[in-house]
Amino acid sequence: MNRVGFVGWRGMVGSVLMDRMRDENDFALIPEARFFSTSQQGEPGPDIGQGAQALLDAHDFDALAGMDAIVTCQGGDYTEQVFETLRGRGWQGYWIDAASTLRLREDSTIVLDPVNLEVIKHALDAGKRDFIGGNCTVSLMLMAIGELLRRDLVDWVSAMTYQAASGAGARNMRELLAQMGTLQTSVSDLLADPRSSILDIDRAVTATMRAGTFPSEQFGVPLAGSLIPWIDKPMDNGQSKEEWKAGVETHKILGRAENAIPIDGTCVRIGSMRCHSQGLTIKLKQAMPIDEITTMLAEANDWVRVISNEREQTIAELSPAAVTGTLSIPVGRLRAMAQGPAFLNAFTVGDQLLWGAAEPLRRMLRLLLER
Ligand SMILES: NC(=O)C1=CN([C@@H]2O[C@H](COP(=O)(O)OP(=O)(O)OC[C@H]3O[C@@H](n4cnc5c(N)ncnc54)[C@H](OP(=O)(O)O)[C@@H]3O)[C@@H](O)[C@H]2O)C=CC1
Ligand SMILES: N[C@@H](CC(=O)OP(=O)(O)O)C(=O)O
Repeated sequence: MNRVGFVGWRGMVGSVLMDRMRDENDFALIPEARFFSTSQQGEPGPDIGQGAQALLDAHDFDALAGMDAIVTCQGGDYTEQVFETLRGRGWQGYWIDAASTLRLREDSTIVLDPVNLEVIKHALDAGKRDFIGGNCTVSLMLMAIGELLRRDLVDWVSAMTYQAASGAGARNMRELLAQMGTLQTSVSDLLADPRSSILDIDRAVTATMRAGTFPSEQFGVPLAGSLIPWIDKPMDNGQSKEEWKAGVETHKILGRAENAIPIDGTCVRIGSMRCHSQGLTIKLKQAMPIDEITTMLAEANDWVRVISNEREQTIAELSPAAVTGTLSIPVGRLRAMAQGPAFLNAFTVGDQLLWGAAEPLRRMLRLLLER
């Protein structure tokens, strides 16, 4: 493979991808890297050791068609505008995409190689060329507990999520911080006085949160000091689209028949910056010793880490604060639940911009470059 084009490289997911590619020296394997933009064509692109070149127009089909592979983190609208036309012109290159648009098409493979390398290899051998990153919540769940599903040990999973602001975009992360700052500022005098009443502070915070002036243009409602139990569009059956993705994408990633393992729950936006967390109830086909589960999960891939079910280790290591900006996938709180010995409790945390978005794409490109 000679020429690789990058679209969406300066956005939030794209910047994380670029950083990871620099860290792993991936650009050394790309003879000609080309950078595209929908708004800054002609401006200098990033220097990745080949000298900064002018940015190409991300809607220039001739330029795009000259690529052996295109990696895009530009978003679903761009994919919709470009993909079909490009393929329609006979372009045979590899398309690697962070957006959800193409995920469920028959020709697409959802990439998460620590979990589904065999599915990816099979797709490559079959001549498939569209490799799409999975939904962040789904990918992070599978990095943590996918081995139990892969070994067919599971009847069903309930996933209750705690999803970061970053999943909604960069502007939402800024708004979360603006909301936090506004709340703090509204009671700073009271906080400075150790004799002030906590209920006065709470009343003032609540009034600020409910005021029409509270910054909530992006989320539509307060997130700081609150939560939002709905992510993405509604589906006809009462699920949110984020909840629906858990089932359909998991089965596609694992190469399993749809609905083989019912997976459902409630997806909730909370005030963390870029780590999604999930509380899982896993109904096993039969009870298994926790030691056996621990070993199985810990050996499943190089990034998952089982946190022993003890308070100190759990609060220190199983949190967004501990995980953010790392590739680590801690999973803990492993124990049989009161519902019965086959009901396994688990809690996991992962960075939704790394394993949730950029890293599976980076590794797919690397796989192609080393093929
Ligand atoms: N956010 C997430 O958690 C996840 C996102 N995704 C997918 O990735 C897509 C991109 O998401 P995300 O990275 O959050 O989008 P961003 O909004 O951060 O970036 C998208 C594009 O916006 C343009 N842009 C305009 N102004 C700026 C600016 N000031 N700084 C940087 N870029 C700017 C850039 O394109 P240009 O150079 O052409 O102007 C950039 O590539 C999503 O639409 C989704 O499909 C997938 C998984 C998770
Ligand atoms: N919907 C996810 C982020 C995302 O972009 O998901 P998807 O790639 O499936 O559209 C969230 O809000 O946390």
